[in-house]
Amino acid sequence: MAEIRIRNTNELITGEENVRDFLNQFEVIYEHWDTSKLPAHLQENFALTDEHKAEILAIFDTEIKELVERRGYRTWDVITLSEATPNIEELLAKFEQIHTHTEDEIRVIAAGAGTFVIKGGDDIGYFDVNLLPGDLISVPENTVHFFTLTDERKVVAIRLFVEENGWIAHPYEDASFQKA
Ligand SMILES: CSCCC(=O)C(=O)O
Ligand SMILES: [Fe+2]
Ligand code: NI
Repeated sequence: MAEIRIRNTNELITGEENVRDFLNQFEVIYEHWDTSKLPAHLQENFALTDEHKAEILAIFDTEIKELVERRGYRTWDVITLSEATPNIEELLAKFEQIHTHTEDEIRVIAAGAGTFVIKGGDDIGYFDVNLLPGDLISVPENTVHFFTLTDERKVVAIRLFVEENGWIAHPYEDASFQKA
């Protein structure tokens, strides 16, 4: 289950209901998918072929279609980041830049772990949303955020987009932000 760490106060938020209530204030949805549906060869595999990515999307077809119906997503993909990813440093450098998207997007952790750092109001500041397998969050349009890996440096994530052309980030300059 996901956990939240508020950077300014170091407050930790745990427990499904607390996490959901906290995130819902920012119109971030928090849901959970059953990753035990994935066969063993996809649960701890961070060097996925295109066939494996298609297999993951097929396994979660019902969940994806439900989000499409409910929230209007139009494209989706699977991304994996690990030491086996040839351009991991380049990709991670892009994801770790503070940015926004002009559409609502969904991220689901299929394997490994990842952290979305989201900017709340001026009072709350940035908070870390630490995600484990099955955790789903939305990143609402124009929400300031970035993504980073945990010390394990391994993730498989499903992403859903409203726009046809997938991941487009708009850099956000935040002079007051200090990397932890
Ligand atoms: C785990 S998804 C990679 C990061 C990303 O898509 C984002 O920051 O928008
Ligand atoms: Fe993003
Ligand atoms: Ni396979």
